[in-house]
Amino acid sequence: MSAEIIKQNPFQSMIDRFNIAADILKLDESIRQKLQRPEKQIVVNFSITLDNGSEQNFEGYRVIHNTALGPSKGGIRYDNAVNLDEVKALAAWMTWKSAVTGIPFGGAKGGIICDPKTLSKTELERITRAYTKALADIFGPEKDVPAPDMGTGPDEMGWLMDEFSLVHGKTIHAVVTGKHLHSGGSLGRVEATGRGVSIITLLALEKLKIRPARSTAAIQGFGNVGLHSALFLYEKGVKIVAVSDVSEAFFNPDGINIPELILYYNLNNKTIKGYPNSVAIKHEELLFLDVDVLIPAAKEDVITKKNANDVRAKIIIEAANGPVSSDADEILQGKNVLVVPDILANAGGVTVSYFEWLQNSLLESWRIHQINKRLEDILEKGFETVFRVSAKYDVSPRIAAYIIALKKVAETQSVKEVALEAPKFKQN
Ligand SMILES: NC(=O)C1=CN([C@@H]2O[C@H](COP(=O)(O)OP(=O)(O)OC[C@H]3O[C@@H](n4cnc5c(N)ncnc54)[C@H](O)[C@@H]3O)[C@@H](O)[C@H]2O)C=CC1
Ligand SMILES: O=C(O)CCC(=O)C(=O)O
Repeated sequence: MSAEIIKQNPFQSMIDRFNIAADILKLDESIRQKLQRPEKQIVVNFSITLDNGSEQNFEGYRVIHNTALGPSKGGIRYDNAVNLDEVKALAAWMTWKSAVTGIPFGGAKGGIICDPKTLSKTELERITRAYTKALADIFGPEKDVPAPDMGTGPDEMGWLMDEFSLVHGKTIHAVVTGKHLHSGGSLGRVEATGRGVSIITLLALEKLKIRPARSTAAIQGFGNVGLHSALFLYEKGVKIVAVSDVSEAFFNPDGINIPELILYYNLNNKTIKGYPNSVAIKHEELLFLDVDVLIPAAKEDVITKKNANDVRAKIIIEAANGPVSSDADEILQGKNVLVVPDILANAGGVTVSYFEWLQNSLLESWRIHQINKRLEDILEKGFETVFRVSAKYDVSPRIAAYIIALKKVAETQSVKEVALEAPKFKQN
């Protein structure tokens, strides 16, 4: 059974929320225009030799949305559906995400149109190295720092670091995060996004006075983010009754044994297809289950105005970027669903990426309990701030998160612009 996702334009979803927050903040038109548009959009074309000896051309993107708060930061996606509008939206969300959590980075995102599942490891390495070479003037520890996203992981980040270092003639670890430990990666980065999602989920459950051990959850997507979210929530006693990946969705009202499922997934070429102890359901059914928490952890626009009315969960934790489109916001609000927005819910990844970048820059190596404690502190503070602002302005947590982020970025951007416009020396 395949899972078809009807795509809206994710960039439009970003703009819709941006405008609501900008109206509340009474943001000046020129700063609005500046913050809506990316600072830079780069399209690269390159070819590599495939394992069968033929040449194939690939198109890749890097969009730098904003650098007011620091070097731009954001993952690289390998997927056949990657397109410039999607990368623009993802880059902007990175700006808002870092601003909400107080991470001193701007926002960027990259992508290559390809299907990583049909490419060999050596082909993926050649693609990553060619893309890095094409963007060697853009990336840099103080300029633009990539990381993993859908379809990429520590292998790709290691190749990127190595290629960038070759181009520049010295080892530069801090150019990218999400690397393997032996390439200068950080403890805790692989599982950081899922750990963050679990921290935020527990805070949301507490807000609704639901005990974790009495709660149920359904998780869409069983990749890096979905798998780790499932594992950490399972460990806290949450009953995970449904999971899906691109190949299959299934349901078990008694709760799925997540460690056993992970074992199955690892032995079955990283898919959950065919897992025995459950009942297969249609992909979309997972979104409409009567659970306490729904965690979309796959892609954008899975909940739109077409299906939002069918959602029965009390809480949606946006583990993916942009899983709820803007046209579904009002419907979910009307149904009293608590939606914790992506720019807070999945910020665990960029937070530990920031720790990795710091460790690389300071030539330090932090312990895991230090990393997890700092991550928890940052996310708890982010959560409290978002809910405080939500109450203050009587807006949804999403709009509150945008208000916090826009205010911070707009103020910094304005200060920088005033400095640029200031008369320099009077010429005699
Ligand atoms: N990797 C990271 O650190 C971060 C990722 N994210 C976001 O989380 C989401 C997932 O990313 P990753 O887990 O890294 O990607 P991944 O490539 O590791 O996993 C994606 C998962 O989604 C599944 N999937 C794809 N289409 C599906 C569909 N139609 N129905 C059900 N499952 C489907 C895939 O089979 C796979 O299990 C993306 O939106 C990404 O931007 C956000 C923050 C950080
Ligand atoms: O770890 C990072 O720097 C960014 C991760 C990412 O792409 C995201 O949060 O969407």
